[in-house]
Amino acid sequence: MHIFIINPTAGKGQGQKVVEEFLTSHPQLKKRCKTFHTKYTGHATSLAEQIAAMHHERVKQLIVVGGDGTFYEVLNGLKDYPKIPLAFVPVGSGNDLARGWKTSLNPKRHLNILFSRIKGKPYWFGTYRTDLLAKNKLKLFASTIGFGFDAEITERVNASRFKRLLNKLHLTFLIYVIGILATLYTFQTKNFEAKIDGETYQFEDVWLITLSNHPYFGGGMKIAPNAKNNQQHFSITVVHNISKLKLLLVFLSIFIGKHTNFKEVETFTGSRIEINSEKELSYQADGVTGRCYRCLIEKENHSRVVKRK
Ligand SMILES: Nc1ncnc2c1ncn2[C@@H]1O[C@H](COP(=O)(O)OP(=O)(O)OP(=O)(O)O)[C@@H](O)[C@H]1O
Repeated sequence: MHIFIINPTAGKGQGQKVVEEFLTSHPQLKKRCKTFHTKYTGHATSLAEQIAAMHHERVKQLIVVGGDGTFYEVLNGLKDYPKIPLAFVPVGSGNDLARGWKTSLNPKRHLNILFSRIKGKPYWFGTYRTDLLAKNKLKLFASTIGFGFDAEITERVNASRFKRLLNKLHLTFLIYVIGILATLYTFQTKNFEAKIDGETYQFEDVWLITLSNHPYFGGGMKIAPNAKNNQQHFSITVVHNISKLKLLLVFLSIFIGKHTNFKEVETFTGSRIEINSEKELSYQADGVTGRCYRCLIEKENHSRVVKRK
């Protein structure tokens, strides 16, 4: 059985139509496919949990039709079901995961590929637990987890009343530009400690620290240009001790992956990273935001099968 979980509100709201048209033009597949639609934030997690509990042995692929946030929700519903093959049809506004997986950003074309020639490949997801408290459950992420500036931009963009309107007008980039400029004005840097594979670093005046499973974040910015998904490590980017004006230059150069030439940008690799801060930090995991003082980030201890090139 092929399962679709569709977020009808992601991006320009085209997910449902894309799947309906695909199944209408492939009537032979209809009997083997089941579609589910999300109705509210967090619904994709409970849907995925229920589907996996009832049908995990029969699921050939679980296809997420939405944005990175929907994929994150589904992934977290499948925590206990690592054997279910995952696929992603990008209809969101950022679509960084699709870029990282080298998936076609054309949803119709990608659907055809998913049902014909594409095979499953192993992918190593990340895990994180905030404040290291038992009540804060371990969560999974597919693309990046970031602390600081990027997380505050994401909070602002997600809260914006104009996000859907600008998506529909093909002006998604504008909401990010507004988000960057507004956050640049209000942001306060923080000091924190990062333990990377047992080695302790003290970072001062930090704008952001981002851990990546693939190069992209923020809707196509190459934050970790050399990142390759593997079992051994995340690619880590730290931006600190930099003036606001220069930070703007760094941000522009992220689009072409040249920011790592700035001396204020440090890069590391590591598989077990602990972040500690005296002040509360904003974080974003695949665009889903939260606040914490501490966070432990590790690779999941097994790979999962994802259908990508
Ligand atoms: N029926 C619904 N109504 C309102 N919100 C929903 C509904 N279903 C899901 N959501 C929420 O929509 C939010 C946005 O989804 P998602 O992140 O997939 O799309 P996006 O923001 O357009 O894309 P991207 O993350 O790639 O930029 C998620 O937080 C999700 O929980």
